[in-house]
Amino acid sequence: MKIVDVKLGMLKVPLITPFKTALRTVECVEDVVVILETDTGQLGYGNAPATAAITGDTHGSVVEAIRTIFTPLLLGREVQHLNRICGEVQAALVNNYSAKAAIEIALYDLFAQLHRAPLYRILGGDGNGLTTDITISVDYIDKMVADAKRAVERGFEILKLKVGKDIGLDMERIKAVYAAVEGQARLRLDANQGWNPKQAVLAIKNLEEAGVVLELVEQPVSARDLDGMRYIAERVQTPLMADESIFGPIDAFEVIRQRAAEIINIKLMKTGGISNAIKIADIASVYNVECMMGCMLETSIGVSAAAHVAAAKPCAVTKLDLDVPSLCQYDPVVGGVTYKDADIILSETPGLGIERIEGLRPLDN
Ligand SMILES: C[C@H](N)C(=O)N[C@@H](CCC(=O)O)C(=O)O
Ligand SMILES: [Mg+2]
Repeated sequence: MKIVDVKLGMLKVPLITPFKTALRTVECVEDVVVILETDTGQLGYGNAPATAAITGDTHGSVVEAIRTIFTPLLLGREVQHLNRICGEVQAALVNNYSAKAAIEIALYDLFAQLHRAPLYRILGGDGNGLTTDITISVDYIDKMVADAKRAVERGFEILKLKVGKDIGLDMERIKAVYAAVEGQARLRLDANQGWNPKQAVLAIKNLEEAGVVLELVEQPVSARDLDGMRYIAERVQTPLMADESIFGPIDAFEVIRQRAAEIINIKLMKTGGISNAIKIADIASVYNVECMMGCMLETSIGVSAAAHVAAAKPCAVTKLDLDVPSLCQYDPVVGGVTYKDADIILSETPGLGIERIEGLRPLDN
């Protein structure tokens, strides 16, 4: 099975309610979509969102990297040489993790199709019991409480509250949502780097003393401030999770070595795709560290890929934040993962199981 064409398109999906974090506000999901075509007529799908505030990647940088660097590297290559090609993709340029992720997702999709099995089985997974949380955007207290209650009504038992805008107000937000859903849902916090270390210690201790039970606090301080992360981790009971602090395997190793967090959030758009995501999960397993499989605000192409990888690493990946399809008004990706409330059901069709994409706007090559 040889790659004979690389096609690009844009896919935009409106959200049910704006997605608001300490870093950005967005009204819709918009991805660059890559389609790898083979001489056997098979298609491999990959995607890349523009999460410039986190990865530095824009739609323009993704398209340019794929057109000028990856397309010449891929044309004529045999899909069975997956690991060699992924190694070359990672080495071909620095950074540009979302573009690399798009290419790797499409390559793994094709590789699993070549072997006529769903991706998670090719990676050694069993696909049992995938359950995601859902994100509650940072907002007015009443709106967050209403969104949290609606999420519980929809069947979600884990809520990830976005905070990090104003720590005083954040405390009120967290306490109000906790009171509204206590006994019905567990809470995770994600400050998206919005606090400083001393503030974070005071805030988390205050919540602990007030009896607000939190499953974890994600990326309370600046991505580069591993000293700050460790300062917090040493002073609070609630587990910390590193998100923006960890892109690749070396970052994961460093966070573990410095004891800067107890949990790692793996996202394909930070790792540059599936090969490094697997390495991080394996490093975490070696050190007995738990991982979450997360995602950016991206279409269900990447979310499907992340779900397949999570299913393949059940001992390392114990938590999922793969909620974007539940945040969107509809899913234009036919096939791939399906959702039943918080439960994720993987497709048994070979590869990612994507049949077609509706509303894809082709980009001229
Ligand atoms: C979408 C997911 N629940 C999430 O919150 N992901 C990121 C932010 C993604 C983005 O800004 O696109 C996170 O910080 O965990
Ligand atoms: Mg996060």
